[in-house]
Amino acid sequence: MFLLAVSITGTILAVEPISNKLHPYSVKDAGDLTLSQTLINLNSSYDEILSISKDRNEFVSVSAIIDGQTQQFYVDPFTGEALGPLIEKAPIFQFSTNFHRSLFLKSTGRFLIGLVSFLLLLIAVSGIVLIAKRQGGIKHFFSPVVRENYSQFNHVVYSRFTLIPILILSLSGIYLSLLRFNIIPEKQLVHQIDYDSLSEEPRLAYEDFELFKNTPLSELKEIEYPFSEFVEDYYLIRLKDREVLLNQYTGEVLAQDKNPMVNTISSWATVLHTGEGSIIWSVILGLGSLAIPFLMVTGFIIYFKRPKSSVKNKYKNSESEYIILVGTEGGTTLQYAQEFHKNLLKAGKRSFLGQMNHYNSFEKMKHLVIITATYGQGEAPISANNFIKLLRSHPQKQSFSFSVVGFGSTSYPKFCEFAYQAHNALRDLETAESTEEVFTVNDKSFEAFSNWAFSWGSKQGVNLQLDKSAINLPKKQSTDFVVVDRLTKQDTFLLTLKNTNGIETASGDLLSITPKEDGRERLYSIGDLGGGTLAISVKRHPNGVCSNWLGDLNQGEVLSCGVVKNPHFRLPKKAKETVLIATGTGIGPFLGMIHSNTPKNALIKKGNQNSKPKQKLRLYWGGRNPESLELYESFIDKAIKDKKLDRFTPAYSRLDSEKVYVQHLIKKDGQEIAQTLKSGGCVMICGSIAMQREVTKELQGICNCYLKKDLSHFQNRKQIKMDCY
Ligand SMILES: Cc1cc2nc3c(=O)[nH]c(=O)nc-3n(C[C@H](O)[C@H](O)[C@H](O)COP(=O)(O)O)c2cc1C
Repeated sequence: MFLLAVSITGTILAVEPISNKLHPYSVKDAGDLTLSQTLINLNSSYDEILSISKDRNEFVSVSAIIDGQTQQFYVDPFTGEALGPLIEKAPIFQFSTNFHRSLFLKSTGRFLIGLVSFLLLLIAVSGIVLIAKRQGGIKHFFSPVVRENYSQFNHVVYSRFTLIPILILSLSGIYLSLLRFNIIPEKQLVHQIDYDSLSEEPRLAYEDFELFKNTPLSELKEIEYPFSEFVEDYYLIRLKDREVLLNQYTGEVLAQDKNPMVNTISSWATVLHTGEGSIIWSVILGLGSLAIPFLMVTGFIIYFKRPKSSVKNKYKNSESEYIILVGTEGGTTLQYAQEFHKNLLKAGKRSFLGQMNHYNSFEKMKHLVIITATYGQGEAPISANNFIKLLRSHPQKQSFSFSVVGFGSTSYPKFCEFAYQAHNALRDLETAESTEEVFTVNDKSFEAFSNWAFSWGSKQGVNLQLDKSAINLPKKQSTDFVVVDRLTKQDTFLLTLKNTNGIETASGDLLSITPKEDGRERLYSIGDLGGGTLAISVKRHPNGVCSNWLGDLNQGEVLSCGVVKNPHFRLPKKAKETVLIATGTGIGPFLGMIHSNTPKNALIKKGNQNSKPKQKLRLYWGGRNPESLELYESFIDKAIKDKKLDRFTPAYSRLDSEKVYVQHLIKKDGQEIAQTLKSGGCVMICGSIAMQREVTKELQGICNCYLKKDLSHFQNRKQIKMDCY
């Protein structure tokens, strides 16, 4: 509440220095005038000047007695012309200043404000650390943020730019609070003058005083004129770095002292905190203050939407046969693990669920199941960052088998990397025996995980049917689609659907289909063919519930499904060229992307100004043999004829004795692909995860060899996009 109040008043107060600075009292090049010239100009315009001041806006003002009255006003130091009265604080700024400093609670309020500044400092520092961690290191602090949802995305994006000003605001705020409570005491300069040796001789005109002659106006803060004509009264000159006292008749330096360090720091703290004198800094501070309420709201949303993470165990870890350890940061992986654990218990197994960081000696453990997400650039999530060390320091007495499930997203360069690390570390243990390869789950796919749980359970002799409703997954837009066409070749078919409710789709989005028969969701990549028509490419599996159901649909039948937005896998709008790499049905979204790659001239003819301009598209596609291509052949031929696709290169794995895979083609065309990346073009990959791994290996080699950069450099710039399964 206090932070909110302080940030709102802070935003209002950021306007004050801007509005002050916009007054027309600044005089060009005035800083270059010497003090002598300034005094001559002003003394000739006013009879009795008491002082001359220059503020942080570089406005010069004079305090003078005019017609028997003391008046203060801004002047032009070249001509002495009065420019206007001193700026008065507007009531809104006065109110905000008082509230901002003490909440109208006097000392208690001042203390609370100091405390809030300190808490804000902790929030800012921990925020910077968390972002650096989330982005995979301080080096990647400003790399693009992957969009998970509105609050998470915007919280990270806005805080990256505003945390530095917030940090400065909080530090300077703490400093100013300490000053107000005199914990840091500001020092007053006390000058010693030898009054006995004061003399009026040799007299010198003030404009010939060395200090006045050699000091530019830019260095001045204030000159106080001598109070009377007695020689004991002197000029007091406050400069940016020191104070000087001058004999008013001879110009002799009576005393001088440097400003104490603490006063200089205080002056800097005030400027940094208020923005006084700088429009740019005031705008930055204003945006920093304005960001605080926004970050508070999005922070709370993230916090409250966070899946619950408490774990209740029926059996102790020392008496459990099955140990399930979870590596999670956002909590979703834990929900999947909880559902898995619940089903094992239901099946009568002694199962224990805990965090990977709680790895220990488990006396009765026969089987260890690791279910872990990956964060940063392929690093461990918070609840698993000590796991690998713990593995070595807590050897198990008995031998055990283990399985590792990785949760991750193929939109990250190092897909499920930490799961592989955990798997390898376990494999190195003498007592541990791997029962299967790492199983990966892309984008929290319930379907993938429940399939794994089912087959894992079968091997253990238990029937595990996970319940999707137990997991809190983001809602999907649902709509009806009519089957327009179904083209089948061998075991693969292309299903064309027409959207009935005008729901928006884009090539690369996912169609979520849940057959009634088993209630499990499947996701298919959409190729958007325009006009509400889309295509999905599906392979029939001999016993596949969904693929066979879809493969038997007839023209005109209605299919109810959801659309999952997948914005990270869209054809880039600005790239001049893109390389598309797919295997098998992974070609689905590319069919839509190629379709939308309308040549520029055709657009102008149609008068359609909004469509994307043409870009150079090259497609690499891997299949078993030329027959596998038949399904897409006419589409590809037409796309090449219409100049929507520049080149098509197939790789057949079962044609000759020599097996050719897409990664071989990528390696062969390495130089050309490097050129595409160098010129800002993009590479998109869709298909199996095994293919993704091989292709990214080749791309890594290409980036190292031709571009002398790491693949992650291009991934961070969204020049490599992947959607594999
Ligand atoms: C900042 C951030 C970094 C991520 N880095 C990776 C990564 O390098 N590799 C990967 O496969 N998934 C990565 N992911 C995806 C997560 O592993 C995935 O969303 C997982 O399901 C999150 O599980 P949790 O909610 O249990 O933490 C990242 C997610 C975020 C938010």
